[in-house]
Amino acid sequence: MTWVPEATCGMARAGHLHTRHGTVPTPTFMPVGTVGTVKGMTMDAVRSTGAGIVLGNTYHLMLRPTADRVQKLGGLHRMMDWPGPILTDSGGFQVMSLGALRKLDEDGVTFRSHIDGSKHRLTPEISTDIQFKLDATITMAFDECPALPATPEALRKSMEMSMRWAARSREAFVAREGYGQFGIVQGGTERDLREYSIKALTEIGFEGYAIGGLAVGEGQELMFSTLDFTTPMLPQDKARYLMGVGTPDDLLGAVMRGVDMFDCVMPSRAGRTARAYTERGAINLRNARFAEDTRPLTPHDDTPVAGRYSRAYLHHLFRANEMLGPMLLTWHNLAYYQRLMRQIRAAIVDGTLDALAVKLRKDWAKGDW
Ligand SMILES: Nc1nc2cc3nc(NCCc4ccc(C(=O)O)cc4)[nH]c3cc2c(=O)[nH]1
Repeated sequence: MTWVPEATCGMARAGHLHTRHGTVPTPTFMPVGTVGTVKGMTMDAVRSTGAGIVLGNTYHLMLRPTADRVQKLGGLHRMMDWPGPILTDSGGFQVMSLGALRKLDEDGVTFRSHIDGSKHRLTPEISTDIQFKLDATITMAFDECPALPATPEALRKSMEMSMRWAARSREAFVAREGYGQFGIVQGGTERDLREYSIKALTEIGFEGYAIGGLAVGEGQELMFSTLDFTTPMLPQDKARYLMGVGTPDDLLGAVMRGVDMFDCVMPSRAGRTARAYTERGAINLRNARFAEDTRPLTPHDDTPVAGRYSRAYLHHLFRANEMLGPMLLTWHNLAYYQRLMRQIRAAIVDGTLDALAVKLRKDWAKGDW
């Protein structure tokens, strides 16, 4: 797959990802479809929000239904009825954050399933092969994402191992027209380590580059300051993907620092916990003040949700623990994230991103209507 630039505005870029499963405008936000489903959404609903590419997880899918079964079912695209591009994370991060009792060695990681305690192994080769069986459009290199805070020495050791794993992941990757593999830059918040990592990855050569090791509790300021010196060192002609990010304000700030792709569970996780994202910040629909609030979630919403259902109805659904509550609010939140990315992209193309940033931040700070 290739990324083709279209316009720039400061450090921000607008372009297109051209893949075997279709073309996606960037900057782009990828809804998280961890186990082959964007929780609570049909893929028609996901498509209706304007999403172009979704994320799947090697860790979860290898445990259930297993990569062999997904392959037997025709691959992720057919199994989940999503003809568009799918990016799959490589499993390392999920093992660190989910897998119980893991043992890390130079060759890979052994862990027990958080589902049934069964023992499993992931190595650069096994992860890359699983992603092949899933028929991932974009395959992620197998890496280690160290928890922060960590000493520079610990970050160096972890990053250097991840670079050795990146070379093995590239070796195991089956190149096909319209498919791609992304290397993952590590090095915590250390400039010299990030520089070393980028040099190692660009010498191996990938179709795109992810910035890993962030959104692990370092906070927005440290994340942005790390991006400030990291994105300028990345190849200009390849897509940049910031993993696990983030809030609407994170997305805006990271796009303005040269990031093209994002994924985060926030909008869907929030949708399941009654938290609605709007142009005026986030609101919690369980709050009693919404019990008789007949207004839509947001006057700007063009989804089937805000145009049809009142805040009072959504409040009722969450209080009654009805399935439709999380379904409608996930739909709304994902549509809000997609609308935000379309607004940001349009502003990059017409050179008005700075003005849009001022307006967005002012409105977010205003609070609910
Ligand atoms: N392979 C790989 N994958 C990653 C995924 C990540 N995801 C994050 N952050 C997710 C943060 C996150 C976690 C949970 C919630 C919520 O529950 O709402 C929101 C955000 N940082 C990440 C870093 C890496 C990385 O270096 N390598």
